[in-house]
Amino acid sequence: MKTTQYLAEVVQELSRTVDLISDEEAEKLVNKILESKKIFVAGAGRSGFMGKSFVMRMMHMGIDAYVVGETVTANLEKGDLLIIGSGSGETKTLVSIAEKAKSLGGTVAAVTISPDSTIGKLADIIIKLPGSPKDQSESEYKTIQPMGSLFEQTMLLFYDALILRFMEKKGLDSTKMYGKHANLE
Ligand SMILES: O=C([C@H](O)CO)[C@H](O)[C@H](O)COP(=O)(O)O
Repeated sequence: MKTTQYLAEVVQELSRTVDLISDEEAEKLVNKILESKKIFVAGAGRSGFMGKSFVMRMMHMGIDAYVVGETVTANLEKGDLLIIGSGSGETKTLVSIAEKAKSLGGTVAAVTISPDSTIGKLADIIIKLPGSPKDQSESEYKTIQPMGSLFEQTMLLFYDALILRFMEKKGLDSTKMYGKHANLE
């Protein structure tokens, strides 16, 4: 197959995910983000890259948002929100971070394929995304892509869709947000 044919298949896989995501749960997450003082986003590997993109856009909207593990990340306090993106819901470092956030009085949201995972069970808000976990075990979802790629792509697009929903709620547009874009680059 040609590369562009693979690309077309990837786009089709992504478009099939949309109807499998709960808008009700997404709205819960949007509202929680709007009412929380500080937002923290955690993820490992590629899931972590998607989280970083999301934090960047939240910053452009004026939200006090941090990537967990960065040198300049603030402290989580009671009432703050931690969003964990993990396909498996079992990544060890993220389980510890979720437990710590709960012990500090934070709210935990999990964006995951597996609501029954350890992180899913710790979470107060669960966004279930379709896809195969990275070991492609027990997957009810068929994908031509390796490991967790479909989940990770879906998560990036889901995060971008959340941003559009905030923009609508807060009356923001791209020009206003661009005013907060890094200019030392
Ligand atoms: O980097 C990853 C990998 O390439 C899978 O496709 C994962 O995102 C990373 O290992 C974290 O795993 P999950 O917590 O299960 O998302």
